[in-house]
Amino acid sequence: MDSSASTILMPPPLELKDERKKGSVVFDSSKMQKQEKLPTEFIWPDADLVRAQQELNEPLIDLDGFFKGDEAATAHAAELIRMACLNHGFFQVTNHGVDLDLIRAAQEDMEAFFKLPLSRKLSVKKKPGELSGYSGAHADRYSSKLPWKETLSFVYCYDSGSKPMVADYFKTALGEDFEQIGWIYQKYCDALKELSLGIMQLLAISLDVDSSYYRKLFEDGYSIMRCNSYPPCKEAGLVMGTGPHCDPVALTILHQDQVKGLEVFVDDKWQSVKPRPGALVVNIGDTFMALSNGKYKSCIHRAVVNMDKERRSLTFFMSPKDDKVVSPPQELIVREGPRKYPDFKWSELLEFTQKHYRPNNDTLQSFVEWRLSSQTK
Ligand SMILES: C=C1C[C@]23C[C@H]1CC[C@H]2[C@]1(C)CCC[C@@](C)(C(=O)O)[C@H]1[C@@H]3C(=O)O
Ligand SMILES: O=C(O)CCC(=O)C(=O)O
Ligand SMILES: [Fe+2]
Repeated sequence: MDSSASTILMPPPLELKDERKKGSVVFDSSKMQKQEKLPTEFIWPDADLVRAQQELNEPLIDLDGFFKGDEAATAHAAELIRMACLNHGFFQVTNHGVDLDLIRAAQEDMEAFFKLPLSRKLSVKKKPGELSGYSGAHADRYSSKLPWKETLSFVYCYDSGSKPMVADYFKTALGEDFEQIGWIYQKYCDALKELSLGIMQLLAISLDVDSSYYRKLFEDGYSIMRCNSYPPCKEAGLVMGTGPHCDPVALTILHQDQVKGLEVFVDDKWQSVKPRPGALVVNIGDTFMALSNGKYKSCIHRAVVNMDKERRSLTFFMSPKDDKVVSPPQELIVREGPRKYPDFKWSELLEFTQKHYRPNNDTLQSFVEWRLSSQTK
């Protein structure tokens, strides 16, 4: 895996060396598919374009017994999670407590937004430094290797109590005609909060540490919720929906439609994650890798696009509150040896990914080195 090709330490805000300028491309999904010539900004290096040849053998974990307090079922679920996280950090869950009709509505309701005219989508364009809003191929952030996707992101705070911040975002940003859809995503985030906190308990049990340690760390955390739309592309073999990366967050809970596209880099080859109706895909990210003192792996993954079919996914990116110190439980350090990563705040890593560094497969290590070099200046 040629990581150098995808490691871009964002230059300080000097004149860009690259003749292409950020923001010179407008990703109009309704027109892009009909375009004769693929803009070069969307073409990825050959090293990133190797196709997947097999399916990932991640566990499908039934959470019914865990949620009912069954000790044997909980231990079994934790063991499956442990095996997956020692290897690639991906697993799928069923009987996850998220209503299947709600998942279906959240998946289908993306259509109402992504089919809007570009001008309407740009009316909620994500501003630099903000987490909420619309992005077309991140064309205002990057000048090459642009992802072939549109995204709508919004924030969900775990301790927002009765304040329906997601419903409020949709109504305020998109107006009355999106009020009902806003409530679907509000309820979806409410449900995924409970699931994500339950998974934090299972992760603690799987690491044989205090079962409440991680749950407590995230009880006042937040999620970046993101709707992803990957239009079909005639040159699907030259573009990337989402390029190779590890998620910088602690945990990602993803729902994908039945169009394959999510792939994980395991045993030196790309392996596709099988879409399973009603199941949710879970993967740990860089922040949890640090919280496990490097015992569990945050794994490189990507999303490829399809020549004929549009692909949509919902990604719920779980993070601790900005000022929370990311530090593994002491009992893990005592048992498993020296610290692999220094303490850091999630806000520091987030800012690194938003202002200085394009997330890839080496984000956490690059962040640690960058922070060290900034401290020694
Ligand atoms: C903290 C985050 C940054 C990204 C969204 C969340 C978790 C995943 C990150 C991302 C998807 C990794 C691939 C690159 C990225 C730029 C993207 O394709 O969207 C990343 C997100 C982002 O920086 O907006
Ligand atoms: O859309 C997908 O299947 C994966 C997207 C992803 O990995 C991400 O947004 O971090
Ligand atoms: Fe990801």
